[in-house]
Amino acid sequence: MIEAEGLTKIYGNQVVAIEDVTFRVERGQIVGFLGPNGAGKTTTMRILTGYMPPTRGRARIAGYDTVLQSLEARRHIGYLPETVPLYPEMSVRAYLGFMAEIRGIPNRKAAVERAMALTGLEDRADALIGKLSKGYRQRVGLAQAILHNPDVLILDEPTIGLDPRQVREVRELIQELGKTHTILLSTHILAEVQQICDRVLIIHRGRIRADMTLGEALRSRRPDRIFLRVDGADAQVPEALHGLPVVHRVERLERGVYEIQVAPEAREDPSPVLAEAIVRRGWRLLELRPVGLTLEDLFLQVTAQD
Ligand SMILES: Nc1ncnc2c1ncn2[C@@H]1O[C@H](COP(=O)(O)OP(=O)(O)OP(=O)(O)O)[C@@H](O)[C@H]1O
Repeated sequence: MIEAEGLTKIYGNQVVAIEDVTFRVERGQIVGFLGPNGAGKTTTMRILTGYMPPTRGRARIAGYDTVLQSLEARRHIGYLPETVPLYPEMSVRAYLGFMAEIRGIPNRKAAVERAMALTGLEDRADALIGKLSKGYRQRVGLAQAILHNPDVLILDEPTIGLDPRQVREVRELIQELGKTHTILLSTHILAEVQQICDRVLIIHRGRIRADMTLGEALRSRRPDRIFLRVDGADAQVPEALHGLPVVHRVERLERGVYEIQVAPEAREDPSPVLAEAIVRRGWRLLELRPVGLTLEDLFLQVTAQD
């Protein structure tokens, strides 16, 4: 479990990188940590991994304070930084063995074999890291993060720079690891959060602005847009719908396809009114569905506020 309580970090007496950051990641959850550049993600992750202390507040990993019980806390956390220092001239197995050695991990050989098995690296065990694809190198990064069998993982932009197939493989691997680990994952890719996370945390200008399950995030507001497909007099459709009180704006996306922006003051569900207006004119209604609130909408809304 990850607990952050009132974390504040002030660099050099003046740059307030994060302020009063409080959140929890429960055991077995995968949480997406989102924020624009410079929002404070790396600072928060560095405090959680015990790399530096907060100016105020405290963090606990599996119940251990990251400052007062840093050794215990570190034992429970695995970290995949944005760029993992890998040694291209070493084989995967030799590199992981070396990392296990410098971290003083007991039963080194077994720990290396276990980490390779969990990250699907067994068939590349003897390959030189410098000869691996980026996707496989990212697996090596994940393998070094889980060498000491931590229950918490902090992953910084784990799929950056990978091709679509590798992205899918690494995401599947993270999902698999998520079955047995608590994971905090920073990313700029909203689809990634939507695909693999249970919760989302959005940080903006050093403060947490949203902390909710994905379901809550996407259901948090009534959809204000409706997608329509109509077989009728194409040019007349926008005009006909625009006159309805529930409609604020009609955008024609292509022939017979429209997006309706619902009037903000509309209280009733606009769907029946729209359907009736179309059918009454003798047109055929082929599709009518609310355009769901996307994570991108939420992100833009939250990070637009000061
Ligand atoms: N060592 C430092 N000294 C002074 N200011 C710093 C230091 N590290 C970060 N900052 C500032 O703190 C703020 C938060 O930075 P941080 O790197 O935590 O953001 P981030 O969300 O990780 O951004 P990115 O997505 O670009 O990596 C920024 O304004 C940054 O300029």
